[in-house]
Amino acid sequence: MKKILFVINPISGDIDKQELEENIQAFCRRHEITGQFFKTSGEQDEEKLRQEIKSFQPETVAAVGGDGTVSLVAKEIINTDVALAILPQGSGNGLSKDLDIPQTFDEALQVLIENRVKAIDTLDVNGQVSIHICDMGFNALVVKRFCEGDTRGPGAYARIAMQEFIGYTAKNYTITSRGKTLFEGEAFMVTVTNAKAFGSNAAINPNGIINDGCFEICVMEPFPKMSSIGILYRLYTDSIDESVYTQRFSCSEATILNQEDDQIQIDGEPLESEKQVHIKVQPQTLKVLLPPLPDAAAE
Ligand SMILES: Nc1ncnc2c1ncn2[C@@H]1O[C@H](COP(=O)(O)OP(=O)(O)OP(=O)(O)O)[C@@H](O)[C@H]1O
Repeated sequence: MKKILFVINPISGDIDKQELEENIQAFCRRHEITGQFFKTSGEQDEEKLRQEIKSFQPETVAAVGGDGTVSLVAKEIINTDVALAILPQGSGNGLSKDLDIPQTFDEALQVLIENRVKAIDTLDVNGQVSIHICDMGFNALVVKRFCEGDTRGPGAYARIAMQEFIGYTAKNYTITSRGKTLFEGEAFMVTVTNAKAFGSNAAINPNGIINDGCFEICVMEPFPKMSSIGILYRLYTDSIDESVYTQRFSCSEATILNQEDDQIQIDGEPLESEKQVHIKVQPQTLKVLLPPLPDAAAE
């Protein structure tokens, strides 16, 4: 029998998971899956999950939560044959959207029995794993405030973003890659990703390919407040590259120098500020379970 470990974050997305657990148990019985639950506590989950995977030896670990839960799981199974599955239950669910994983619970469960596996690139950011988006500047500050607060969900995130936007001042960055300076100056935010969009669907890197051995650095330069509507429009219509305020660099390795008081976040988790951030792509290091290709049904 196939063994799947379900890693459930009880608080993600402000969603009660009790009923989901019952649905998962019924699904496992129907499909002859040996399912086991691991509930996150927010304290030392990495170590506890490592032990759980070691003793249970699952073929798949399913993250039932948001991007933070997906990231927690990914860190433990990167560079192994264990596959990651995502049952999106967070505020944003960024990686799952990028991978076209269904956002409804029942449809996402079906992916567990489709057996379509793809190896995706991950990023090493100062020794930490990033599987979706790492950024510095404005969004990282919003993520920090969001994590400090006690309200979750997309509404809370949007409210904090509006509050912080009013008084936000751009920071200085120097970006180099392979001995060449790519950018030097002020930026509103600097995003490092090989995915396409944030969990909010704002497409910061609309042409990103998740397994091409490269990542993109998207620099959003300071812009007049009155241009913010236009930038938002571009972010939600896959046309951010047409904005005069953005620049994009494709790299396999890069270093970003920033200000000491700047914020940095990786996959929705704020980190201690670091003045020098070194990023390196780790090609095809994470196996993920995906839904069938759209034309597979027609074959
Ligand atoms: N039982 C728990 N109690 C409190 N916090 C928890 C618990 N389990 C996990 N956490 C915290 O939840 C955060 C991760 O949440 P996650 O990213 O999965 O959901 P989200 O923030 O609602 O969604 P998204 O990342 O998609 O916006 C981590 O900071 C982790 O420490």
